[in-house]
Amino acid sequence: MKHIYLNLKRFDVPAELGGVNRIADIRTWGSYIVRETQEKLKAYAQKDVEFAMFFPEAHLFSALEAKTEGSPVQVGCQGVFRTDVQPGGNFGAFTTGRPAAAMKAAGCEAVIIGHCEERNNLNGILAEAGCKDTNAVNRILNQEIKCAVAQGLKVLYCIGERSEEQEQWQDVLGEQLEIGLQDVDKNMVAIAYEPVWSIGPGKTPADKEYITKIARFVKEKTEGMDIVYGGGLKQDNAAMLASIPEIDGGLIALTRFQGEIGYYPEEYLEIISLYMKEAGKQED
Ligand SMILES: O=C[C@H](O)COP(=O)(O)O
Repeated sequence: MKHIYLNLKRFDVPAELGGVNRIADIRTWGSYIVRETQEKLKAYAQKDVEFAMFFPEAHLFSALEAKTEGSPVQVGCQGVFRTDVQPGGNFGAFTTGRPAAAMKAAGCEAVIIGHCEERNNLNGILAEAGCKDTNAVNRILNQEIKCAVAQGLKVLYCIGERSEEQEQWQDVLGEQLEIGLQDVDKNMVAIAYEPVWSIGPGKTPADKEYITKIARFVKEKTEGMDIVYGGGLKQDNAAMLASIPEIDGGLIALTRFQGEIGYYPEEYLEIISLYMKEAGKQED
């Protein structure tokens, strides 16, 4: 089965404030994203592919309310706190935190954990505190994954090496996998590989050979866990990614990289169509 994830980052911010949202009023943006995609996504058999969308917290309820009967859209959130509300334990004293229990109660089915933007944030906080332990972030993410899984949320766990880590990619990815997934039920988790060095304008995208090498490494290290490309999946690379047997899907974020950059539902659907068409050919 293929997995197509959508990370909506903070694509809700209007263009006049510096964001990329030109498609809907911020108050109805979550429902717009779901309404504009769910009927077309029904064209794909649910046994062949699943679709999860990770929304900023403010948009979860409107996204969930927009789901219709039989909608293939799984609504997810963008991270959970590293500790949780517990019966007889902490009752919810987590100001600014996003406990997994709250996300479960809201109706979320999935969560993205360890995205490079989350890793950057955690690294920044640890650097302010003078922490030089490179695995501290992996340990925090492991706590978050455990909280999510304990609440029954499916996890997309992101890993990836930065440019200064490229020569040690095996050590870096190996530790991210080993520590991040320690004592975790792997049936609830898929891996997203983000080559951080190749993401962003002016960067050289990772090629098929490189992505295949990493996917094989991840499968070997994790006894065959599903891995998607998180670098991300876009029109330019959809057919190439679908032609790699070890890659089980992709993580889409921006759909347009030039002009009025941003996320546009019709372009998201086009990326999926390109990917699934090629994936279908591979199976024939
Ligand atoms: O979440 C996905 C990755 O950060 C890639 O994002 P992007 O395709 O918008 O550059």
